Amino acid sequence: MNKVYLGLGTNMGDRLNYLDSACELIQNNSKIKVLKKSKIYETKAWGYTDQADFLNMCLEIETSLNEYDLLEFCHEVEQKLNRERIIRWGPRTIDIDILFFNDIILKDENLYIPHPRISERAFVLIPLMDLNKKLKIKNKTIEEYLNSLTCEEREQVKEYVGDEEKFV
Ligand SMILES: Nc1ncnc2c1ncn2[C@@H]1O[C@H](COP(=O)(O)OP(=O)(O)OP(=O)(O)O)[C@@H](O)[C@H]1O
Ligand SMILES: Nc1nc2c(c(=O)[nH]1)N=C(CO)CN2
Repeated sequence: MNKVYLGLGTNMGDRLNYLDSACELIQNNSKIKVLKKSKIYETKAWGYTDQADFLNMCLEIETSLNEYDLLEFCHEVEQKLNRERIIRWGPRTIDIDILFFNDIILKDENLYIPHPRISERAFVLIPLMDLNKKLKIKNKTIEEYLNSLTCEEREQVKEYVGDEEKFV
């Protein structure tokens, strides 16, 4: 069995419903077992900033799928949830990234593992910390990467508690 961490993000329509639907589709795959879910965070858009706030979360899963079949399955879920690829880093109903896959390092044209932008993204590092603080990229823990981000970057990620917001 492969131990995998997935990152989920959404900033269009009924965001909570898109996260729930994505989790349900992932859980319903007989080759995947969801071991843990992070909390949900409301996050300021990163990269392309002129767009609505996101909801982000991460999942720890176990799967018999290999990394390429898992990527294909993630794309199927995105398609089912009406994901369109228009602007790079632009608005989306759902985005599913493979963050870690066991401890493999893969630099393929279509698949980069660990996901190449984890260390810069508080919206990924903070939910990953809910799941496993010991995860490492190039000998540095995700906690160390998070500590090297600015306060401003970390403050752009708040625990989502419905209509109210709570600082993490
Ligand atoms: N670890 C990975 N997880 C998911 N997709 C990946 C990964 N590595 C490479 N890709 C490739 O990236 C392509 C573009 O993905 P996508 O449109 O979701 O990018 P994005 O979410 O806009 O940007 P980012 O990759 O910075 O999160 C996918 O078709 C996939 O082949
Ligand atoms: N806050 C936040 N910003 C983003 C996100 C995301 O999921 N959350 N996804 C992006 C493309 O992968 C680009 N920017």
